[in-house]
Amino acid sequence: MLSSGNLTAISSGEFPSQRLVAWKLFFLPDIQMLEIFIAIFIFTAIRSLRQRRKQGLPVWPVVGMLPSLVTGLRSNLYEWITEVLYHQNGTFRFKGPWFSSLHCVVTSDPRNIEHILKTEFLKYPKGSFFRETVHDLLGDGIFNADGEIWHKQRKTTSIEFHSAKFRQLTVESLHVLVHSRLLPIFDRHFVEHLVPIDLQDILLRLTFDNVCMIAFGVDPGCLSPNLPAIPFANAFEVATEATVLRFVTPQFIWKTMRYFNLGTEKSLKFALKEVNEFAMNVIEKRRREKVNEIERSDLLSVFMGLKDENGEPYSDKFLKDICVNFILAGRDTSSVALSWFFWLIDGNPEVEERILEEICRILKKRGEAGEGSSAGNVRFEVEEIKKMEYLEAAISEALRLFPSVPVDHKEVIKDDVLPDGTQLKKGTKVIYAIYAMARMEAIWGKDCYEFKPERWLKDGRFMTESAYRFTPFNGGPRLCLGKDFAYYQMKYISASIILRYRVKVAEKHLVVPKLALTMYMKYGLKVNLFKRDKKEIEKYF
Ligand code: HEM
Repeated sequence: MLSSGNLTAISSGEFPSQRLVAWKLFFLPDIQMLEIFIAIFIFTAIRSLRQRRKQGLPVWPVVGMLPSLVTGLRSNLYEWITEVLYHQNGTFRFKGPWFSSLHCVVTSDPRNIEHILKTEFLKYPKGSFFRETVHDLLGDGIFNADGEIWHKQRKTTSIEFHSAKFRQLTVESLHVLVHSRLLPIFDRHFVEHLVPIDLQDILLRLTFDNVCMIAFGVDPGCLSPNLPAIPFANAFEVATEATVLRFVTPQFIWKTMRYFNLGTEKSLKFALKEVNEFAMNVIEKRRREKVNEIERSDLLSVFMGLKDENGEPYSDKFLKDICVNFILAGRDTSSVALSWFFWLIDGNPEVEERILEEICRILKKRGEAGEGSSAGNVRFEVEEIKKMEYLEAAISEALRLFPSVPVDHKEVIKDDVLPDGTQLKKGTKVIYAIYAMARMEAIWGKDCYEFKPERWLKDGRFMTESAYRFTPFNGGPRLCLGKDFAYYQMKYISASIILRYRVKVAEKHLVVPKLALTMYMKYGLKVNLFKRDKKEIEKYF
């Protein structure tokens, strides 16, 4: 034992042999500890890196695969997922920190996706993790509901969306939005030689006005000539971004941040106030109209006429959730899809030429009525839009490469085995990586990274694909309810633009995806518009 007396003697140099003993007693344990620590560190590092070969990513003690995820988040998360899936033959198990709820299985295998979305649909609801994560934004709306609440919303919406009245509303609203708003704004931009225009912003305005018109019977007028500031739109983007961050943050962290009103949770709270206010105004306006006996037949009015399981009319909170979900469904999906489409078209002028040629060939058939050669007056008919099959192929190809919903989520409620042999314990979260699917040679062949509308055509006719290989619209009982409308809308808007303008992405404009629920371009899409020369069109007549 060392007493304080010994220590004094050693430090004063009186007992050299004892000095050696003391040195050993004091420093050797430290050195041994250091050696042991280094040995453990090397062992863990080697073990973690070895697991990389087996599991796709190194698994570190305590934090699991989190360090790799952070690297992915810093660059392009979707590319990062693609890379890992590619090396793991389409499925990998992500191990989050032991104290978190980030563990999940990620897959891009079409067999697994069919199993989850269709064959074993009832075993794979959205689940409690998803519901809790997005509940502040989406409440009990259709995107976030399971079971009876989902089923009732789906049935009501499906009946409404398949009605003749709805179809008429979609056709009429698009005529107005494109010809009285979009094209005049483009013309003004062209005539006045303004700075490049943000096409993504314009398209978001258009689809927002459009979904409000068809779903709630209101026209917010976001796509007006002066392009007014839209507090709702900013708030909606902040809200979806902050919500998506929750998916990659350990639950107890974001919940603590929410409780103390900190960081992104604070922004989310502010943003939700704005978003909810907008939806509540729409509902209140509709209630006032009802009092004044103004009859409406849009989706919101249909829901307002229904009763809940207690026989009571739906609460304002639930109607608000329905509105917010439809805004997300209708605004953010087709607009971002079209933005990626125009970006791809700019890099592939031969595709643009073929689209233009197809539009002109269809217009030529107008015969005597032929306003065909004067692009300025052309308003497409429903049948003409249907005939644009090459355009449909090009839009599908853009959606394949840049799906508006790049990843989606399910939770298994009973132990299960996926068709590729992956074992799932009850409660496991399953992510299906739609963006990554487009980049799998096993699904789309060696040219999977190329933008090739031709892959959708057989003998010049558009061929649909299985929803489990081409999953941007989901599949099975939860297939997107707006798919037909979205195609009509995207074809109508893009054909109307391409017939009149060449859309060129502004020089040096950086195009990268943003981390949000839908795949926005992070810096928008700055473009210059060039009005087509009459000769460019006449050569096809
Ligand atoms: C390019 C355009 C679109 C794409 C890529 C798209 C994609 C999707 C996807 C991936 C889902 C499944 C979401 C999930 O369950 O997590 C979905 C569902 C849905 N979509 Fe779309 N969508 C588009 C346009 C629209 C439009 C314009 C509307 C309506 C105006 C719409 C209405 C819906 C509805 C109501 C659902 C919920 C279906 C359900 O859960 O039963 N979508 N869509």
